[in-house]
Amino acid sequence: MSRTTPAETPLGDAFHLYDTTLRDGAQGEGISYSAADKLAVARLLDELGVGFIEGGWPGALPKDTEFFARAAHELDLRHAVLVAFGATRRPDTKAADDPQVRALLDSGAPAVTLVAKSDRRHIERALRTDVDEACAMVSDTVALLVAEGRRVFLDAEHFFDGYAYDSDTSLRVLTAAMEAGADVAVLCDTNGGQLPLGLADTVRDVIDKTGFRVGIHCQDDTSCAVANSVAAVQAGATHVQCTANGYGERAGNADLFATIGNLVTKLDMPVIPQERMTELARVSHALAEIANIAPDTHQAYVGSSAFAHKAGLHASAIKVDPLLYNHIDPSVVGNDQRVLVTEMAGRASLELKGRELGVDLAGQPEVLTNVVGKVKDLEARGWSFEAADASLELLLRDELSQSTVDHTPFRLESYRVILDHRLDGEIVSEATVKVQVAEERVIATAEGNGPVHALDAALRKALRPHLSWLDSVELVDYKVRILTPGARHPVNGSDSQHGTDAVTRVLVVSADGGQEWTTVGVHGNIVEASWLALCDALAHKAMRLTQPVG
Ligand SMILES: CC(=O)SCCNC(=O)CCNC(=O)[C@H](O)C(C)(C)COP(=O)(O)OP(=O)(O)OC[C@H]1O[C@@H](n2cnc3c(N)ncnc32)[C@H](O)[C@@H]1OP(=O)(O)O
Ligand SMILES: CC(=O)C(=O)O
Repeated sequence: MSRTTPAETPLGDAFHLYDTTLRDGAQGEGISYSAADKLAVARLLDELGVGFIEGGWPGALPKDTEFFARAAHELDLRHAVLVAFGATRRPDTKAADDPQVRALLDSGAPAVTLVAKSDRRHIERALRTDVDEACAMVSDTVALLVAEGRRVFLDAEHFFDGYAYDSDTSLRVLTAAMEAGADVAVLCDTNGGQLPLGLADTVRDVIDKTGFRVGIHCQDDTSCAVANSVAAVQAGATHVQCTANGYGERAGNADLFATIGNLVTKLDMPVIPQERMTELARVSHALAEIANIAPDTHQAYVGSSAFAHKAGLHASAIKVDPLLYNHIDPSVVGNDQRVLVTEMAGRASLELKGRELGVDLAGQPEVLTNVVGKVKDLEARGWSFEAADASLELLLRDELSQSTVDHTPFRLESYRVILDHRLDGEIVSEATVKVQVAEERVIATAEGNGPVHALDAALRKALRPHLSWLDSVELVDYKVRILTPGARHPVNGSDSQHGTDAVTRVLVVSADGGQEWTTVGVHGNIVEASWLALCDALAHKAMRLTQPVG
């Protein structure tokens, strides 16, 4: 049996950072880990320095049984202790005879978390037994596991609701566990209905009355799971259960990354090794990838928008000192500050964006004023530069005249797109472009599975003999947004009130192996909007060849 205390974590056994991504996180809608996924998640959490990793419920879920069997050979945990989760024996049975209790022992996990009802209403109505038997179920099971050398934690389900209804019963359940040898009485806000101040009062009350080591497990139904967990720690809890990115049943659980961020940077509690803090953002994204859930860009501490500043007033202060508008230095948690240039930008925003792009705009007040004005005007007409840094950079460099005479490596004479709906039902698009490139007039025609595809193919055909780099540029994403009626029409300035009049915004993401860049095009016609975004994409590549990032 391996060790039961975390190794190489700064607070040792005095404070437990306990992760339940693989059990409660897996209860989140849309998440289904394979045993191999679970091993990968456990490795990442261990590298981060988490103290305990709850791997699942062996005996209840075959994948979890397989995970523990494979973990014995394939997991070499450096920091963490592996924990098996399960219920106590059923009413009126013997713990030693309960197959699910046996499965917990057979899992080989050195620690076990037992879930037990601690609300009298649940004991009587869901378990259909009385409080004496509920306590016996807890104490028998804990005693058996402890006798078999396991470290035991008790997850007291519905503790806060139960304590408010009948505190004696809830305390009797905790006492049954702790007197039988459990290590931590984990108070669970199972329905997630608590708010921080009331929850902290209860935690304090339980510690005062019992002297037990207390832990906390919070669901996020009031959107307070992290706040509740932190409040519990401030009230004396020394074991906190979380899940990666807050995955979990219903609205989820306390997010591990925000909880670590708060404990380390606000309460000065080194719950993971100091040097692992800069891994928070990376590990959060890697765990999202394994869960097959898009990362939440607005997630505190680790989201890509967590330190993204859009408002001009923010940028003007950040220019003086980034900490004036950031609650911490983003690099502490492995994140980055970003400045977004949009209609809300001021000159300071653009100056900071210039720094990101390697352009020093400090002595260029006129350029700043002009480009900010253009961005505001274009955004009022449906453009959006927030995600289209490449188009913004072209606008900026045009104003600076730092580029070649024209970024666009060709000049358009005309293009034409035909959509052919044939009798057999097949739809084929054909595009012809006429361009001037390298002093030559070129006409090219190509087919595609849609008008934009055909146009892109025809343009590439025309340019390929003249632009050696062209084939390295791929279109990796194409997003279309029909702007809601009411947006001003970009061409005639009128309000577009009808679907067919709507303004179309196209974002194109291009890549050339080493880099990705996003460009934008806006027009009443979707093909023209796409054309504008495609032209910017090639112009940006051509510009980069002469103006590498500073
Ligand atoms: C608060 C939480 O999130 S705890 C984690 C919950 N996680 C899960 O439920 C996921 C895994 N669960 C499962 O695979 C299944 O529910 C199993 C294998 C555990 C049980 O399946 P079944 O035997 O078919 O029972 P079912 O799910 O219908 O009902 C649960 C039973 O456990 C009993 N039970 C509930 N909580 C406890 C507890 N803390 N201790 C002991 N028994 C309990 C219920 O009273 C019910 O008993 P009954 O069958 O006599 O009515
Ligand atoms: C144990 C648990 O997951 C809960 O009470 O919510």
